[in-house]
Amino acid sequence: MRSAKDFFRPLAVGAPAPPREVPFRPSRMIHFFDPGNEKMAAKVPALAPQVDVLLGNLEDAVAADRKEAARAGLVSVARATDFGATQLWTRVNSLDSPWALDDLVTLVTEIGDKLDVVMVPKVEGAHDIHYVDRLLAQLEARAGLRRPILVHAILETAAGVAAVEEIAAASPRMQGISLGPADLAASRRMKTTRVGGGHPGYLVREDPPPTFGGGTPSDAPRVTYQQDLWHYTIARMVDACAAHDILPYYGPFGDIQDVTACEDQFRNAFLLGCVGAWSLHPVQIDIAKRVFSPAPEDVAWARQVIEAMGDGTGAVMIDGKMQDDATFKQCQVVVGLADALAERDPQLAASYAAADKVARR
Ligand SMILES: CC(=O)SCCNC(=O)CCNC(=O)[C@H](O)C(C)(C)COP(=O)(O)OP(=O)(O)OC[C@H]1O[C@@H](n2cnc3c(N)ncnc32)[C@H](O)[C@@H]1OP(=O)(O)O
Ligand SMILES: CC(=O)C(=O)O
Ligand SMILES: [Mg+2]
Repeated sequence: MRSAKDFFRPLAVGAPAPPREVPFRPSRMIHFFDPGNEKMAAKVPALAPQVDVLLGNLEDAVAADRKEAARAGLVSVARATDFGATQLWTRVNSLDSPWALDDLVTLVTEIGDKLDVVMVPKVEGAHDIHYVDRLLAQLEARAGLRRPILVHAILETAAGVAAVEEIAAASPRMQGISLGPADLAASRRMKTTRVGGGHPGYLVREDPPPTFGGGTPSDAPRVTYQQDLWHYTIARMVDACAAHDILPYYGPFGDIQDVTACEDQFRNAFLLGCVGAWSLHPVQIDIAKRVFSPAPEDVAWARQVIEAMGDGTGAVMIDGKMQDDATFKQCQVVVGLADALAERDPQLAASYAAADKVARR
């Protein structure tokens, strides 16, 4: 085991020093595209200013006979596009596949200076991150890169969920973790065939009406409430990420046409602590933007609490609600996120300013 002192030393001679902090860059949506699909790749320059992250996907959803074309397509798109402040990520093939090694070698060598984050699928434990960590350091050194490429893990195996804390802590390169509900469902032998979201069979039912004195049970209909299949895993992932100062994300929502359920799933994840989700289709971009940007009235309220709390200690009442050191910290989370997003998104900045003005009247 490496000593704690070695944690921030480069893993190869000549590689850039690992980051000491994960930079918080807005990443409300990680927009997936298939770089081997010419029609989709042609949309990248126009999409770049509309999204926080563009991700060239090489893994699942790219057919086996299109893997090389996707890899080559990503190299040309990355070279030809000015991404501005938008991040460029890739999802490489899984580490046990015939393509992962060439994905990493080619991408770091050819476009390592443009790549911000490598997403690693089907991570089962810290050992997978250690392998990628060392290989990236070797490739960065050889390519003469000055900035370390960060690593993002997908939580999509039962073993990965069991080891989520050690995965989050595995390397200073760890940027974040996304939930992968489709592979995770298969790995756990869950019986849903959906990509994320709820399931009508996963529910609780209200009690039957009481039969005082042992009368015949009523067959009146009883209300049912659909439950969230992903609550436990998202909450575990958020805790692991927060404990290690990296960022948690909801992953994909596969029912592209059901924009309402997509928004609900994204919002549940946002409220539980996630900073973003994947967009698989252009229609999901604005949903993620809306959901993962704190609402203007919530930001205005949070600013009011922070102002009223002064140095952040003690207790005050605002509109009948008690505020103290803990609510001060909750409000700092909301305002900190809003300020970071407003820097990137002038329209959002204007709506925050307008709501603040109204709240101060
Ligand atoms: C479980 C997991 O691993 S999830 C991650 C892996 N999956 C993915 O990455 C899927 C990415 N998305 C896609 O491949 C596609 O959106 C699909 C297959 C789901 C649907 O594609 P289509 O049937 O073409 O959708 P649709 O007809 O609505 O597309 C409308 C337009 O948007 C374009 N488009 C669709 N998805 C995207 C995208 N992700 N990025 C950019 N453009 C897109 C289409 O090319 C089409 O363009 P056009 O109007 O110029 O013809
Ligand atoms: C996100 C992903 O890869 C999955 O759900 O399997
Ligand atoms: Mg998967």
